[in-house]
Amino acid sequence: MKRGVLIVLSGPSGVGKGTVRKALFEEPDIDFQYSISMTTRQPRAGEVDGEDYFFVSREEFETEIANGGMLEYAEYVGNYYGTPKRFIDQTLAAGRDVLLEIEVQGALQVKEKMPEGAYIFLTPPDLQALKDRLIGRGTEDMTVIEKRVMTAASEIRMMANYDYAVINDEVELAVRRIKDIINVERLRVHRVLPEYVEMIEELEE
Ligand SMILES: Nc1ncnc2c1ncn2[C@@H]1O[C@H](COP(=O)(O)OP(=O)(O)OP(=O)(O)O)[C@@H](O)[C@H]1O
Ligand SMILES: Nc1nc2c(ncn2[C@@H]2O[C@H](COP(=O)(O)O)[C@@H](O)[C@H]2O)c(=O)[nH]1
Repeated sequence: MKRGVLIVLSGPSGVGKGTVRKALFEEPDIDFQYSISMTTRQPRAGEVDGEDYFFVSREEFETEIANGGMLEYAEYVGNYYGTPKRFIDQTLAAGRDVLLEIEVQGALQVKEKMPEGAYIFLTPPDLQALKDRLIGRGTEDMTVIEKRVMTAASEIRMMANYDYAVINDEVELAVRRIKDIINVERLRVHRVLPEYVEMIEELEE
């Protein structure tokens, strides 16, 4: 069976990854899965365990790491974040596409292991927009916002490791660009060819 496409949406904190991802999944024709991450961060108001994240203790997270349960993980501004491996393996093996929304260190770990994925870096119109968006979101205090913006500078340098750069000037436009990328990725010869090879092998038997 044809494997699903792994889509990694990444970029600095505050660029709008979560906003764009949620808007993407509200589109009527979306036929891929979202990978729910695990984190040791405290839930924000309105966040639901098992929907926004799997919220766990540091001890539980470290046990998952030790058991080889994480595809990738990173410590980001004082908390662990990671992608449970089993869901990704099962979804791709079932031929379904899956989207990860993760920070840069984790995205680069996944790229090492699964270079065949589609790696999308979401960029801000400018750096001031990042800070303004984080302040506007109102979920972190200024100390954390400053740390996230400082981290963003080194993250943006890592853009060269990605396949696509999508500017998030307007959410609707960013969504359209990402849908275009996913549609193109599905047509890549290396994804389509194995199906034909299988058909040829069956014909030749
Ligand atoms: N295109 C945009 N124009 C203006 N504001 C935006 C845009 N996209 C997102 N925002 C706003 O920016 C803030 C940060 O967005 P969001 O939480 O989606 O970022 P993020 O990249 O997921 O951040 P983090 O990595 O910290 O989780 C939110 O308040 C959101 O409403
Ligand atoms: N490496 C990973 N990064 C992740 C994962 N899930 C989310 N994230 C990223 O962490 C930061 C902070 O998130 P926040 O919810 O506290 O604002 C942000 O860039 C997320 O995209 C993951 O599984 N692995």
